[in-house]
Amino acid sequence: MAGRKQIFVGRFISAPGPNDLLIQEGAILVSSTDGHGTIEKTSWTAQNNKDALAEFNLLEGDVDVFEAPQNGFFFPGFIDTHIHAPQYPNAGIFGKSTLLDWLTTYTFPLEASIGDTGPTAETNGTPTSPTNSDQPFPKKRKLTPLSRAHKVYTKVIDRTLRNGTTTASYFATLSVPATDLLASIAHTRGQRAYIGRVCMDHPDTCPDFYRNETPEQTIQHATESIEYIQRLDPEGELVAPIVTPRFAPSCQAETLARLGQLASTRNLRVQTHISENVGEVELVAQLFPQRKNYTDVYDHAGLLTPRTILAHAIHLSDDEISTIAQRNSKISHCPASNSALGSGFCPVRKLLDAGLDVSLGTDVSGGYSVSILDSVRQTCLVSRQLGYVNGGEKRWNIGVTEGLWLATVGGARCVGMGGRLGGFEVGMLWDVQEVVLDEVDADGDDGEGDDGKGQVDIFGWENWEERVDKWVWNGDDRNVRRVWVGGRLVHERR
Ligand SMILES: Nc1nc2[nH]cnc2c(=O)[nH]1
Ligand SMILES: [Zn+2]
Repeated sequence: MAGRKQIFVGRFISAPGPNDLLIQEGAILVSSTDGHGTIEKTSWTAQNNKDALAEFNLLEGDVDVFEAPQNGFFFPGFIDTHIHAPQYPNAGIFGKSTLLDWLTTYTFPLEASIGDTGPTAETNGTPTSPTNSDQPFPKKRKLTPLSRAHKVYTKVIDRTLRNGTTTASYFATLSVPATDLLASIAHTRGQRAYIGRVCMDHPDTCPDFYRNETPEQTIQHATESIEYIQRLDPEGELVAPIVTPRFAPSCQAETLARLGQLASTRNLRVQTHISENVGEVELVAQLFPQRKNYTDVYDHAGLLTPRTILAHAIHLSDDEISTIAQRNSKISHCPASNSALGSGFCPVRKLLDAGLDVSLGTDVSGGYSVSILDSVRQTCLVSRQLGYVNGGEKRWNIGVTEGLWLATVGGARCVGMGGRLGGFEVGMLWDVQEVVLDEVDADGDDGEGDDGKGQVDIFGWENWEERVDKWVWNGDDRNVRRVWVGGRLVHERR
């Protein structure tokens, strides 16, 4: 609530370092005097509401008090550094495809149906997948492309929030009005969001029904959307635009260069894909023969900056990793998508050892799940497969704490919010989820005979490190009781 102070009392768990799971008990005072809901004070001695009021020198009527239950804790909100909002209806629909055929078969038709681009703007009937190609998007009443965007974007924001995602970096579609709508919905719902109007105009690689005609048109549409989003949130604290060339193969060289200039002159974030699939890497070599490698295509266009998020980064050479490290560009690791589309294993340990900032993305709908908690567990699993294929070396392993660190502190660094998101230090924004784990009672039932509480069963003898492990491996949105962004309550589980 803007202006009114809030006190949070209970257990606070965070992962400030890759091997550091910090478990604190006490109280936190959040002030919204700057309109942003930041942590003003912490007390690690307060044991209840009364102590907290006394510690912070406040009277009961002056503040709102939120208490986490004994079997719960506050945890920094998750940061999804790579998600495609318009692809959400296809989550789980990918058959046996791999990246390039998945794009043409499943993804471009769906994206073109969301917004005013492509033939569906008039006909309003693009199928979502080949299995239902004779049957338009199931619907009770005819939806216009923009009302379809409204339906999909409202749902994806609701789903991500209820899964504890307080910040998301979204790819939208080519459609400017639909992209603007995504920004407006995020702003209204109160999710921190970077919104990218997707740029693609290469006539040899993009379908006619879903591309811009010229670099001029691409830049004009990108600029219109950037300006709309900046009018919506002039400070760019909650919602901000992000320059989004889809990936090198979908853009003409001139377009990439002009998008690099646009990002530089307006000091904007950039997001794109890199080196996700072996066929894609070969395609880039064919399309850009004058460039050394995939990374060099972006570097030459001025798109590798400290504000750039590169998704996937699976098949990079050592030389490319070193260029990305020099440019201080960031990585979004999307393990669920990489496994679903058979793209490969991202060598996260190698990227971290090279000094890169790494974060997690769901990459919906290459990834089948909107949950970053799911990305944490997939990160752990994929790291073990990498250890196996590298002779059983344990150094590849990412554990639960490191996964949670990537999902919070890593995400914050990758979206340029390092030190402001991802923890419970004074000055940080209150972007937080309250997690509750159900305790099994003496009869082996859950507390109140309610089976809607998720599938993490706490027997009472586990320590808090073990409870966090159990949450990561079996938790879901049923364990997320409340979510705040910038001190504003944006989700409450009923
Ligand atoms: N995973 C994924 N990779 C891409 N490369 C280009 N576009 C996409 C996309 O939409 N998803
Ligand atoms: Zn993607």
